[in-house]
Amino acid sequence: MSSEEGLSSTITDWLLINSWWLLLPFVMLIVVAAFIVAFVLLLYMISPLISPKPLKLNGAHVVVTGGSSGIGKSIAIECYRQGAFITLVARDEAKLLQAKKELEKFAINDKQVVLCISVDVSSEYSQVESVIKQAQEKLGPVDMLVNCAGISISGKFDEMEVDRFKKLMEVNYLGSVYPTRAVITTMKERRRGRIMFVSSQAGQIGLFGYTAYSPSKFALRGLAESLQMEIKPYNIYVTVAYPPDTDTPGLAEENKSKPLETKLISETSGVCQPDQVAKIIVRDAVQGNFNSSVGPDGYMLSALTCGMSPVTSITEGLQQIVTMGLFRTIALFYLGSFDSIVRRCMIQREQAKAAEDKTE
Ligand SMILES: NC(=O)C1=CN([C@@H]2O[C@H](COP(=O)(O)OP(=O)(O)OC[C@H]3O[C@@H](n4cnc5c(N)ncnc54)[C@H](OP(=O)(O)O)[C@@H]3O)[C@@H](O)[C@H]2O)C=CC1
Ligand SMILES: CCCCCCCCCCCCCCCC(=O)[C@@H](N)CO
Repeated sequence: MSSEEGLSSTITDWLLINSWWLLLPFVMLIVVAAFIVAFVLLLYMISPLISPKPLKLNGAHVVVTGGSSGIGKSIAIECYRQGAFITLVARDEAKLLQAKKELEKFAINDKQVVLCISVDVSSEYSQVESVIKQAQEKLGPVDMLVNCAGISISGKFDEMEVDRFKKLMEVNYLGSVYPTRAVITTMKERRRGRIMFVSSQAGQIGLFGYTAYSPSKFALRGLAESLQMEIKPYNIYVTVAYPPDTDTPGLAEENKSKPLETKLISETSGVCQPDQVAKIIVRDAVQGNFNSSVGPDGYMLSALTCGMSPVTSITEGLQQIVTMGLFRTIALFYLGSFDSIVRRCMIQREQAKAAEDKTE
């Protein structure tokens, strides 16, 4: 070993033994910085998970479009039972009055009022605006708006009348935009409110027969997500509900012309009762949950399709993180079974047609 080498190794040894003291402030700085960054990141992650304060329905003014029948009527009844003042909005006046009578049986005090207003929510914005004005003059500012007016038409893409695509977007999508637009300014001023959109499981998954219906329900999700980001600082919360097939006059009407494939695929999720669906939807809207789903299939679909939608509770966020991969695996089996339903129906139809041609 030369004397030079000996010197340099002595310096290294000395550094190794003694100079970590010099590094200590830097190490501490890095540790503190890491803690601060982790804390800020945690705050960012937690902040969208903080649940809003529940809305008190007792004495609140709830406007329900499509409130004269089916799910809308059940939602109105559920709110009325909890002490709300209700405005029912739909086109047919006789049906509205009938629904009002049904609601009034559930009054919990003698101050409660049910107001009926007839309007087509999809035709003219100015009409919808004046209806909401009328309702606010009589029952005060709207605390909760339930956009439930909607129609369903199913059929194969190439067999559907072309104007049906426009009709469904008008009623299901614009028919939710207009009432929302009409209530939002007052809600922002009051820094209080709930907006609900009634989409459908067919607004989370596109299915055979729903080429016109599904897009009108998917559209509501895009509207809801964008709107929620705008109005959250005003303490207004948006809920999107995704019910499965529900036993209503609307479903009975739809079933008259529903393709067999659509029926078989929809049966996967079963048929719910409107009261049961309404209870869940109202609970979620009151709590300010962005997502509202019904049944185990509904739960899986919502976790699976959560995308970049807002989260309103820590448990919901954690469940999504943990279940996503598992549910996707299950979903692949569902998709396989839907494909096989479609193939089977096609073969059966072709066989029936061939038999028919033979007999002719
Ligand atoms: N039933 C089901 O299986 C499911 C339904 N949904 C959705 O739930 C909502 C309600 O469905 P459901 O209860 O079955 O339907 P119903 O047909 O039983 O009721 C629909 C309601 O909407 C009103 N309405 C329809 N069109 C208009 C319009 N242009 N302007 C104002 N009001 C209108 C109807 O009154 P009027 O005709 O007098 O105007 C009625 O009050 C719909 O949006 C539907 O897509 C979602 C998932 C499943
Ligand atoms: C892990 C993944 C689970 C996947 C489950 C998939 C289940 C699909 C069933 C879709 C049913 C669609 C009902 C539409 C109801 C409707 O809107 C009309 N009836 C309106 O009248």
